[in-house]
Amino acid sequence: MAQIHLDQVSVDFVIYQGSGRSLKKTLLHSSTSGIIRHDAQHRIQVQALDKVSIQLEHGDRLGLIGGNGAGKTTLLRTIAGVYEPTAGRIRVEGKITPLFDLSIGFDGDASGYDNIRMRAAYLGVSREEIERKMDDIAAFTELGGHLDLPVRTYSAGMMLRLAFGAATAIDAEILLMDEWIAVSDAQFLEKAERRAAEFAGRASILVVASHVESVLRRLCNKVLWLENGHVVKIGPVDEVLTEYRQNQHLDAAPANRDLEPTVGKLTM
Ligand SMILES: Nc1ncnc2c1ncn2[C@@H]1O[C@H](COP(=O)(O)OP(=O)(O)OP(=O)(O)O)[C@@H](O)[C@H]1O
Repeated sequence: MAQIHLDQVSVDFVIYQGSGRSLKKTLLHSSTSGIIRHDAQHRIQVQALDKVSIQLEHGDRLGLIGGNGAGKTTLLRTIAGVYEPTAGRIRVEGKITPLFDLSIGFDGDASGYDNIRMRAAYLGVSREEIERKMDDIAAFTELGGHLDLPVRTYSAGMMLRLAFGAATAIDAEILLMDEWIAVSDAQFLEKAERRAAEFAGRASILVVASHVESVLRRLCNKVLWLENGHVVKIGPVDEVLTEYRQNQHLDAAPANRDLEPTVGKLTM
């Protein structure tokens, strides 16, 4: 059974830039982002997560909310193993599919088809299984003949279609999704949103960061509110969102935001 246990997890970033003083000034003006202090060597240190404890089991669908710089992405990346906790303990059981930083690991010289195969192999999917799913992935991406071309020739939107189609074709045990961003046309966004919801529904555990209330209500059964890297509240969706709204943090989620899918942040 998939499980995620975080016990008093903190993550600090040390800033090595020479222009530390002005950077510190900039950061200090932010109301919600991580706590800034100096370490023993007088370097600037940002505490992105501050003693975060979470226990997630099969069936948990956790939404992450909090202002800009509150620590949502850092928490997702820590669960994914991208960042090591500076303090505390983390235990994750189950295969993780991160639906963010989607294009990391793509080989620019390989074709779209070959990149799908490589992504599948990385996620432990057999060659036969991915070949069976290839038509479905190709149809979803709508990239046609471009799938035979090196991905370095793709636009950002094309890369997103490829990455998203490949990632969601393979069932996830633990699915991690970051902010919903619009980098493609409306028709694709609608399709991607449906696919993301189906994909999330099949996962054992979902953790999704979003500023959009309708997304959190549709996908989650509990919400964790972070500010300055620490947990303000965790609990049922309605309860936490109502309190969060009273603090006027949440997007009003107008009708047209309902179509914004989690499609990851492209980092090519
Ligand atoms: N690689 C890094 N180096 C230094 N500081 C970082 C790094 N990544 C994040 N931080 C800092 O950690 C804090 C939390 O950032 P994080 O990206 O996790 O916030 P977030 O809640 O995802 O924000 P947003 O909603 O704006 O995406 C911020 O103060 C940010 O400046």
